[in-house]
Amino acid sequence: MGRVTDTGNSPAPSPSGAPDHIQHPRAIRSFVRRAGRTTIGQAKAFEQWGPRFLLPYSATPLDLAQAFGREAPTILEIGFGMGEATAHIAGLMPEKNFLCCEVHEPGVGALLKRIGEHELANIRIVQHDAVEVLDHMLAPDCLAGVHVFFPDPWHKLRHNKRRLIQPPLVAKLAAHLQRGGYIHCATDWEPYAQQMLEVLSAEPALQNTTQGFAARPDYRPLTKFENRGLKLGHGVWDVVFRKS
Ligand SMILES: C[S@@+](CC[C@H](N)C(=O)[O-])C[C@H]1O[C@@H](n2cnc3c(N)ncnc32)[C@H](O)[C@@H]1O
Repeated sequence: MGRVTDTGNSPAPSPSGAPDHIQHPRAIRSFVRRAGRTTIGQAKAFEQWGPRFLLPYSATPLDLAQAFGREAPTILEIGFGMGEATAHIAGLMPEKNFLCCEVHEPGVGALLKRIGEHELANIRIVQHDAVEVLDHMLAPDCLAGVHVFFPDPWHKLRHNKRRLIQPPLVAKLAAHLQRGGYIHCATDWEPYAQQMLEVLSAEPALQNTTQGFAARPDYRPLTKFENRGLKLGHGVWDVVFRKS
């Protein structure tokens, strides 16, 4: 195993004798906090819509019915970026709740702005690491679906370990899904698409809804970014697995 810290300081040993940094290595994160300017429009959206649609991260279980003001099937979205697909899908499916996690502040502002513009009542945003949200805020069997669209591909081999779709996270997602619930991932990076297929196929609680890759489900819009890639001849791969 590689070094966990670079500080050169030796942490005090824990009662078991092992240094704490060995027992509790810093979790590998799937994101880096990108710099990015929040626009005036996004800042206004934070002010206007934040109090109603942002849920604070807290290491305590979230009451979904209370958070959304109703009981409805809940879809978790991990890493919504600027929220283009999120707002589109939430508009198509007013009968579902969308719990959406993103760490990038301008993205959160952009989705709040879309919520205001399209009067979307069925989205709640947690501006925090989705892995911690899963671990601490969500109960087992509480989700009807999970969307992970174009997660950071972490192209370089030495960064592959930062990818979201890996066995431990997929096991966690499966445990949070209700029976009949689904995981839908999409990527434009073929090696990651193969990894998604392999990792999801290896999770015993999940079954592929089709042979191999899925056709893009109608609800997932072609975003500007994806359209541009397709025009350049790049591929896009969807995978949809279900918990039986
Ligand atoms: C490449 S972008 C794709 C955004 C969007 N889904 C789309 O299709 O355009 C990936 C996003 O995932 C976010 N992200 C990565 N890991 C995350 C995590 N653990 N929790 C929440 N957001 C995360 C990043 O901040 C980034 O905005």
